Amino acid sequence: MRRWRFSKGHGTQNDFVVLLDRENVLDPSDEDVRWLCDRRAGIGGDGLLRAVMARHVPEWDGDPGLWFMDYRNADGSVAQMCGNGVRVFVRYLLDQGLATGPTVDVATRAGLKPATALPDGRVRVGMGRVAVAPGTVRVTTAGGSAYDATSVDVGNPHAVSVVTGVGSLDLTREPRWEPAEAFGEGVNLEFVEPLGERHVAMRVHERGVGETRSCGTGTVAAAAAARALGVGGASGGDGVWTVDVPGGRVEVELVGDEAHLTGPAVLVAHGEVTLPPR
Ligand SMILES: N[C@@H](CCC[C@H](N)C(=O)O)C(=O)O
Repeated sequence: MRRWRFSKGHGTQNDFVVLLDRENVLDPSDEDVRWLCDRRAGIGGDGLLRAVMARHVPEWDGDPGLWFMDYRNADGSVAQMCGNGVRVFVRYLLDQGLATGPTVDVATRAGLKPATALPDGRVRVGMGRVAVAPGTVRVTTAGGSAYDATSVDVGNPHAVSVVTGVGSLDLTREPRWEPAEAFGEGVNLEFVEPLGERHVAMRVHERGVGETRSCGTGTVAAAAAARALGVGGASGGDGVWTVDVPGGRVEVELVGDEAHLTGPAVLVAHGEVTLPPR
C-alpha cells in the first residue's frame, strides 16, 4: 500500500498537491499524478509539486544541495516551470522547516529561481529572462473568436492575445492555433484585456490542465507581451504591471528582459493519502 504525506496549497487559486520526496523514492507515475490532481477521485489540483533534493535530478547541473521543484501538470505531463507553484513551493519549504528564509533558492527545469517570502505574506520570485518573439500566430477559441497571439518564452511556452471582453471568452476547450507546428509541445494561452496603465485582466488556458484561475508564468508573459505591443500605456518601459486573474492579483516587475513575480502563496491542508494500487 502506498501512503504518502501531502500538502495542498494555492497561489491566486492556481492549486497544487505538494509531495515531499527528499530522496527521490516515490516515483509518481503519470497515472498517479492524474489521480492526485483529480478533484473527485483524488485530492484535486492544477498540478503537482514534488520536493526532491536536486542531487537526485540528472538534468540539474547546479548546486546539488538545493530543493528541486519537480512540476507536473494535472494530466501528468512535465513542465519546465510554474510561477504560482514556485511561490507555494517556497511557502511549503518554510512552513515545514525544510528551508530557512526569507530567501530560498529553488532549482527548476527552467533554472535557478531565487524567491523571497515578504512580510505581507506574499512571495517574490526572480523569474529570470522573458523572451518575446517577433511575429504572431493565430489562436481561435472554442467559441470561434480568432486573435493574433505573441509567443513568449518564460522558461515554458506561452502565447498571449490582446482581446476585448476577456470575461466572455469560451475557454471550456483548448483553443486551436495556426500554424499548428508553432507549438509542437503545446502552449499556454493567455488572453489579456487592458484595464489601465500597466494593468491588465487575464484568463488562461494552461497546457496540460485546461482553464485555470491563474498562471504565474502566464502573467509574466502577459505583462511582457503587453509592454512589447504598447498595450497599457507603457511601451518599452521598465516598471511594475498589475495582472488581475480570476483567482486574484499578482504583480510583475519588468526590468529590461528580466522579470520578478510577486503574489500570494497559501497552504490550506496537510494530510496523508492512500494511492490506488498500481
Ligand atoms: N500554472 C503554472 C504553469 C504550469 C505549467 C504549464 N501548464 C505548462 O505546461 O507549461 C504557473 O503558475 O506558471
